[in-house]
Amino acid sequence: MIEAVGLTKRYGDKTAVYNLSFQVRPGAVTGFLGPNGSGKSTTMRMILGLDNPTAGHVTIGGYPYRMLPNAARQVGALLDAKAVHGGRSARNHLLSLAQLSGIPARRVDEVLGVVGLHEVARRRSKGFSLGMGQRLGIAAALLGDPQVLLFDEPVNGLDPEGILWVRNLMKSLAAEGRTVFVSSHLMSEMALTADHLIVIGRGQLLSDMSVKDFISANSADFARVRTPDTEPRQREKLSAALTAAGARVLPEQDGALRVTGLPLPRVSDIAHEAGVRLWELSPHQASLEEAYMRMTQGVVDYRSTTDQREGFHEPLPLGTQPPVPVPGQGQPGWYAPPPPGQGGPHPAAAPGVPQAPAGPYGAPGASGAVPGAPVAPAANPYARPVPRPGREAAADAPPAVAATAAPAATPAVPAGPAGSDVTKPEDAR
Ligand SMILES: Nc1ncnc2c1ncn2[C@@H]1O[C@H](COP(=O)(O)OP(=O)(O)OP(=O)(O)O)[C@@H](O)[C@H]1O
Repeated sequence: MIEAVGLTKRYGDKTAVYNLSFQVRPGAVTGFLGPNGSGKSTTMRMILGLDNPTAGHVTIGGYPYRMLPNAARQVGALLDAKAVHGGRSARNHLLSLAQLSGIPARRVDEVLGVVGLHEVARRRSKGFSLGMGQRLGIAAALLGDPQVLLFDEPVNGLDPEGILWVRNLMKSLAAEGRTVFVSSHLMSEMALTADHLIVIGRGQLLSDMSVKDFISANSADFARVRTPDTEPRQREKLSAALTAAGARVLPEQDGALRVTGLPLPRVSDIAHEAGVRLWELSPHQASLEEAYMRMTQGVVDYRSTTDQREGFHEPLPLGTQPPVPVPGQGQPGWYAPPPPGQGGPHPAAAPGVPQAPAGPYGAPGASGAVPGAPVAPAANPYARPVPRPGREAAADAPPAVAATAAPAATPAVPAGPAGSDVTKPEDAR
């Protein structure tokens, strides 16, 4: 078990983590969520003894990481997949970690197989793709067959098969009774992988509960109702009737209505009484993503603004309102650049190319494409008919992972390789 008590970290006048207390229990996958810059990596570094807390403490199995007997056999971590010596082959990288920790060399080949890198084991890791690097980092974390595993964004850069593999791996590690602590920004993935969530915002604890409880505590169920697209008046009529009955009605992007405050049968009755035909009436349960957005909306530090394409628009005539974007139709009034190989005028002006409806400034309404217009399928130069056996092996392998080989050795293989800068606090790099 990982236990943090009053954990605080300041970098100068920046408080990265403040008074954080939580427990990460064995036998479950615990997701660690929070917006960019909320302190997840800092917390993980403190758990692994790579950063010293300014106040508070954190222990693994009752010990601070640096006091753990046999740390490499007890804790494995992936913090930064790029923290490898690029000139070394994947196998040599893992071998050096294994030697430092007294782990037998045959375990290296085993984990290379588990993560699906055995075919490229002798290639220098500096030529690895992002996903291959992640796999190598996961192999390093598994090397000591540890009871406690920390993964910072493990699916970053992985293809869908790799993501599925990581999901199954996390679950099987937890099912074996291990403590699995994993950070991710992919909410849909976390919803499928994690049992429990710890959510932080601006370095402070926002939530510590099961995924199920988190969703129901941070979301409101609603009904989606859609009237015939061809009859906008019906939509207005229904909206008015529902509002009069006490519902809260909001427009959805696709033209449907989002109705809260009334049960589904009541929505149906009101539509019937108002003489409005329905094309859809469906219950909607909030997703983890929606619940997460709702909980963290007040603690997001980095929020994007709309790209106005300043300087690319024709000037708006005096007194004219800017056009409202229509979902799926691009930015109104925006002159999209021609596709590669087609210089000159806008492609929509080319003979034979169907015209999009004119925008308010005489420009095409969308970026040259007419919604619904068929697009000629292009030949895929990367299509490969035969699946790579290595990948398949990786996908099949996970459940066996940590149950195998228990080398009788010592020290740990935490974040990165010897000499890598990941073993230093960030402010010392
Ligand atoms: N070594 C450092 N020196 C100064 N500030 C730091 C240092 N390390 C982290 N910070 C700051 O602490 C805050 C938390 O950073 P951290 O990397 O822990 O966030 P995070 O939740 O992991 O973010 P992300 O999701 O983007 O990876 C940020 O404001 C960051 O700039």
